Amino acid sequence: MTSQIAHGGSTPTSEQIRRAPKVLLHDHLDGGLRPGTVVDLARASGYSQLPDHDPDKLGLWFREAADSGSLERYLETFSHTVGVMQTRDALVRVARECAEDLAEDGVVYAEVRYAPEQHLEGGLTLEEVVEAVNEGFREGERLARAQGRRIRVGALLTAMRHAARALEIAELANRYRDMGVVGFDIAGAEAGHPPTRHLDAFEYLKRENNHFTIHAGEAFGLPSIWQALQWCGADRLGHGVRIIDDIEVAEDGTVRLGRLASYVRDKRVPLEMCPSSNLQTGAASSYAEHPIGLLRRLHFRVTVNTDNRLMSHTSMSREFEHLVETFGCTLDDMQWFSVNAMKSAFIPFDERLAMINDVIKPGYAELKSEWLFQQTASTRSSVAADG
Ligand SMILES: O=c1[nH]cnc2c1ncn2[C@@H]1O[C@H](CO)[C@@H](O)[C@H]1O
Ligand SMILES: [Zn+2]
Repeated sequence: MTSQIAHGGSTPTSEQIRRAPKVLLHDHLDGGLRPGTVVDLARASGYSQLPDHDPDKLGLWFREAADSGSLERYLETFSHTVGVMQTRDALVRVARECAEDLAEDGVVYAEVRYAPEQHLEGGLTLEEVVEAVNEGFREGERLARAQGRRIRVGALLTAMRHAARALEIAELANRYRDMGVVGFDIAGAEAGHPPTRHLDAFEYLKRENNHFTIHAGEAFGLPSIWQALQWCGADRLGHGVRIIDDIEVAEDGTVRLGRLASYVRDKRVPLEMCPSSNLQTGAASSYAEHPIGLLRRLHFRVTVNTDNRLMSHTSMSREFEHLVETFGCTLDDMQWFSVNAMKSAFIPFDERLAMINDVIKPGYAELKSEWLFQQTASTRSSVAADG
């Protein structure tokens, strides 16, 4: 009877999920455009390759085309978003709207990534790309604040794993450190493009005491995770979902972790899990079977992420709604995921701690306390009715 009254251990409502302070570590700028913005930007820039010019139909097209069962085909859809993100104005707008949309969804801290090398076709330099995106994020933060929402957005600079610019992009990330950029990433098709090809970039970042994450264990198995951690020294794993291949669950429920899975759990390596995206690329076959349920139970450092809000038709709130429906996730669980993510962010420790203590915990405490007053109100009205 009290299941709809959300205290820490019971089911949050959709509205509470949206209001809960959420932390997002893995979101691609070029995977989160509003469909209407893609249409506007295509028109303004003369981009003629769009499969549809109606925003609703285009949104559906992205979702269906990405729902392909393969990472390679999923990634093909990015040619259209990247195609319309080639000018300063386009980048500022996309970044501004990204910050606004995340704030509207209750995200209080986000690290949003993109590959500067993919935005040079209109003549911008790498530096101009980074500055345009930073400007958009700052504008979006300001607009959100004017509407009573607080969000902080940091950028991660991605290098494409099939290309050969990783060191250059790592240097760029280092140059813009403390100026809007909080770390580095590599992305793109995984099979045939091992992260060890970019060792020079990772070694450079380590020497600079900088932070990086690597897309690993999404479309490719354990060797990719092992290389990302033990050869490249990644601070976090983008996806990392195939770590499940190193975990054995016996019929009687006994769990055995292999050496790599033990290492990941023991070292508290953050896993940037993106369940909806994994269903589309074939990395998992259903939400219920997604390893996030087991990994959470085994206390891996799991975080919940969107990956590509446009292609996967998702948001942080939608991901949590799935987790609530599928695994019975509670407000306490949401807080656990959010604190995990905040602990794993690339901003300085004191700032992470302040976000946890001054924003995240009070936000959940407020949501969890609501049921007390609802109960008082309903008890009062039932007393009045009885009396
Ligand atoms: O799930 C993913 N796995 C690997 N690469 C991805 C994924 N999502 C997006 N990108 C790639 O990252 C680039 C920069 O943002 C995108 O253009 C896309 O090619
Ligand atoms: Zn990704």
